[in-house]
Amino acid sequence: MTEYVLSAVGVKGLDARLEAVGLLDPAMEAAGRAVAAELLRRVPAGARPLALLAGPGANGGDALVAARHLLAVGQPVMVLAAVPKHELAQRNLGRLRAVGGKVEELSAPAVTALPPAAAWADGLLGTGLRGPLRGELAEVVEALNTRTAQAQEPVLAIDLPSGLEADRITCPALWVRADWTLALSAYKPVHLFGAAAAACGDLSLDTLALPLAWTARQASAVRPADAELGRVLPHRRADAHKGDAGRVWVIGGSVGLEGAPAMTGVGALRTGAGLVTLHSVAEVPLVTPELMRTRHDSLNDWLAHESARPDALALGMGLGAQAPALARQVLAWKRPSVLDADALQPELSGLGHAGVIWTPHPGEAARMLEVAVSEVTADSLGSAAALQQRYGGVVVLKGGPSVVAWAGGLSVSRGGHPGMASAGMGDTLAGVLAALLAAGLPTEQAAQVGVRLHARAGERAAQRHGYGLGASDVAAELGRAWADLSAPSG
Ligand SMILES: NC(=O)C1=CN([C@@H]2O[C@H](COP(=O)(O)OP(=O)(O)OC[C@H]3O[C@@H](n4cnc5c(N)ncnc54)[C@H](O)[C@@H]3O)[C@@H](O)[C@H]2O)[C@H](O)CC1
Repeated sequence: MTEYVLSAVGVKGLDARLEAVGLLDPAMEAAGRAVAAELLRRVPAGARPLALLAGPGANGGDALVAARHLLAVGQPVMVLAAVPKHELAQRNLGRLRAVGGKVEELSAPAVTALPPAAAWADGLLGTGLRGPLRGELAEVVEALNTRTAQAQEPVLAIDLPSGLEADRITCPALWVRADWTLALSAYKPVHLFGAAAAACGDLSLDTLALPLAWTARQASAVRPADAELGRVLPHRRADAHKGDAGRVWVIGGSVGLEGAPAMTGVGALRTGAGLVTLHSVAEVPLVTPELMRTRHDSLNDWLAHESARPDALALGMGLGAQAPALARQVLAWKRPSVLDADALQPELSGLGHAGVIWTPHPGEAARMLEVAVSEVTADSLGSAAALQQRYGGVVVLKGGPSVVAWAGGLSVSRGGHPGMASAGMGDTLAGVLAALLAAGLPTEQAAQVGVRLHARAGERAAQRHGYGLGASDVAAELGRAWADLSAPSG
């Protein structure tokens, strides 16, 4: 199923719409039921009770509903709750008491004094948190962290660990050290990016049975499912010949950086391109004999006189200082193009046409936007959108996860593996994207499915090779990744 990414403002908009039609109460009921089910799934049934902490807002309301659902199945609970400020938290405190649930006042000493717990649910603060934790809730979180670390009691964060902010990807001084997080209705940036994503621990999502179109309307980005992406992959006809499968040119390499275009070429071949030619001033190594190599004394002269055109091209990998000038020439051809590495320069701003994919990593994105790298990584969605507006075409902002930006929206890629942070990985991706463009995929689809294909190949390569992954290991898995996306298991 397609998943969505919501900002804190997006959650507010969604909640307002739910409230207007009387669906906020059922949404909190669904949230609490999902929290109860998640605790029962994660914690082996035993004699110890589960401890639930309820803050003053709707996040606390979720914890109170969860406690009621746990009691309903005979699971003992211990509940500490703040005085509710949210009307539905108030209502659910009453409902819990009405079914015999015992609730004590929330305080740091009460957290420390509670008998041993099988696990904790952190419903202190969710998307309503603003700024660093203040007052008594800060003391409660300190007490909880100390206690759960000493007693080795696991913690499930409801929606997000209290102390983290929904839209912030960095961790403040104090937040709930969660083992697991159950995101509600949709992911937030905190769940997906940076140190905050790691602080969420093992992540799951419950969409609360909300109308998907309502969530989609408030979303800042989509997170497409493999099945959805797999549907756009091209199919080769039984009588296809190599010319039908796409002619890709790779323009890159320079002395000392001869390998980069070769890796792009392999990425394109393994993604089904029929004919791949590497054009370089350097002696590109013969990594596989299926790749054609043409050495030029001057790429500039060659491009100026060349009348043939490929179905798609990738330019920039290891190309050096001449890359922007060469990029200008090929951009004027209006052919489907992937611009990577040395071609990612501010002087090309505004030159992207509908067939272009720009593929910066955060360092290159910072150069293109003329900002610090930390500004790019602090807001990958905003940075990808800004790049798209400034450069045109489609942008793939690479990272864990990668973000794809096009004129109509943003998407966040699933999966991948940390071992993919190694040299040559981006070169291979450029080849994957060029092959998909050469096969005729619309640019934004090629970008989204190509990024996921590459990430899936990385996951498979990690299973086979372990932690240290080379770009060639990933390229070798592209065919199997393709099969996975064409027939996903879930
Ligand atoms: N559509 C959905 O996803 C639904 C999610 N639900 C849950 O609702 C919360 C968000 O609830 P909200 O009431 O807006 O906010 P919080 O519970 O996070 O807390 C508000 C509360 O916090 C106080 N506060 C704010 N900043 C601080 C701070 N720095 N230090 C201390 N206290 C702070 C503020 O004063 C308020 O009192 C979402 O996360 C989900 O868990 C719904 O249940 C269903 C729909």
